[in-house]
Amino acid sequence: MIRRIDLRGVLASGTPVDYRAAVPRADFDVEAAIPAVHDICEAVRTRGLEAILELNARFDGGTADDDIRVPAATISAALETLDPDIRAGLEESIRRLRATCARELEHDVTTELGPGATVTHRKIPVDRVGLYVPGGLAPLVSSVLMNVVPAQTAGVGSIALASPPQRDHGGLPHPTILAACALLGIDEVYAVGGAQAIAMFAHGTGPCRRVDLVTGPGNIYVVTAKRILKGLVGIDSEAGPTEIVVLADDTAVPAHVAADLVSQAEHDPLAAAVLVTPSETLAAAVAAELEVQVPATKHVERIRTALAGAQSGVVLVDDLEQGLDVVNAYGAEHLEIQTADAAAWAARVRNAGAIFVGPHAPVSLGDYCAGSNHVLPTGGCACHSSGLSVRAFLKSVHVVDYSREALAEVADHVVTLAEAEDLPGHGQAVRVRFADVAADEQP
Ligand SMILES: NC(=O)c1ccc[n+]([C@@H]2O[C@H](COP(=O)([O-])OP(=O)(O)OC[C@H]3O[C@@H](n4cnc5c(N)ncnc54)[C@H](O)[C@@H]3O)[C@@H](O)[C@H]2O)c1
Ligand SMILES: N[C@H](CO)Cc1c[nH]c[nH+]1
Repeated sequence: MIRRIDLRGVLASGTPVDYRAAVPRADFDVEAAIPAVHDICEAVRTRGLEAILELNARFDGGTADDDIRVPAATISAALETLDPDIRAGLEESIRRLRATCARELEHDVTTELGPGATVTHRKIPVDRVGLYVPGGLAPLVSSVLMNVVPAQTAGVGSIALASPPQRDHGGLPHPTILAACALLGIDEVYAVGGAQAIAMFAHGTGPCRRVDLVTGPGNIYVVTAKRILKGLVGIDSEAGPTEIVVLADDTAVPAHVAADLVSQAEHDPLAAAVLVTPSETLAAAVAAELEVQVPATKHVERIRTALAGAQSGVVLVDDLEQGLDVVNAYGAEHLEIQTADAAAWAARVRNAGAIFVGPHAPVSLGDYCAGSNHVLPTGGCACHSSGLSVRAFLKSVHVVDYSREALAEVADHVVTLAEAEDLPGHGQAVRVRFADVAADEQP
């Protein structure tokens, strides 16, 4: 069901090893999806609402109703009929997210560089955001919270949200998603999914005004649209098909490791589930556990496809040091450390979307209720991008405030550096401010 990649002994040869290539990603990657998604984005740009309605009908449960904005009354009605246990779970998740977000909110920083010379790093919330909530294979109500809570904490003034229309729900997003919107006071919701939702946000289409920033997870089409439209609109990260990597040794419980791999393979046939271990015993036990656990799952075909894909595998390494090099090269969305002294190994991880430390921190805790965010970079983007947080919804701007005396203090350096760059006009813009000063006293 899951292939083995044996990296033991490769270091002994002395040839440098490309660990990122040794553990490949899914066959259907963002590059391959670009032509199809480009056509979708162009259709939305040129034909607007008409194209969205066609795409909604082709890919999702969209109806001919051209009102893609969900009525406010429908959103509040969804909360009234929400199962109380689900509501309690959402409320606890919101409480934990708000607690971390409040602490992570960054404030303005002013540095005094001399008398009368200050630079302030000012944080300004993005004016308007478009949040994407997946709803193709599963209605990810938790992604409503993961998007909305940090945006609200940052102070974003205008929040729109989109999720695919569901055939079973009259062409509306899933009712639990609408209920979560109501719980958080979000009343601008669009029944639009996939790449067309991202294009709608970026261009401003039909009833939806263009946004400044799009955030949220999604499948390969959503991620590809974010890559294509980045620049026209801001994006958080490429948060695509889910990945889990478990770095484990003999102290790990095979049934737990297997369950965690299954939990993320369940998302998408393109999901990646990888175990990295120096233990032949654990590798065999986890493979055996998968044979037992997978047939008993609800989404057995999806899980089998994900586990059998080129993106999944059990990677055998010489020791945990080599394992650490492998996981740092891979830069997984989720990294679990199930080893002795897990916190010490976790402290040495440089590239991961989120790190789950020890036996009691499965990824699914973070998916729902840890207080961390589950919108995380995939495809190796964790090497340069971060998971969603309050910071993603804030822009920062340097505010430069110098008095005449403070400018005089540094003027000679500005003039010298401007001349070194053969840009004397830059220097003159400083000199001119001191034209009234006697020539021998000029800065
Ligand atoms: N990285 C993260 O932070 C994170 C978090 C949660 C979920 N995810 C991922 O989000 C994804 C959710 O995927 P999903 O499919 O369930 O929901 P989704 O809402 O992301 O995608 C559904 C949309 O895909 C589009 N689509 C489907 N087939 C298409 C095709 N052939 N051509 C063009 N467009 C097509 C449709 O427009 C549909 O609305 C999963 O891959 C999951 O792993 C990632
Ligand atoms: N595991 C997903 C992040 O890739 C988030 C999620 C939502 N619901 C369940 N899981």
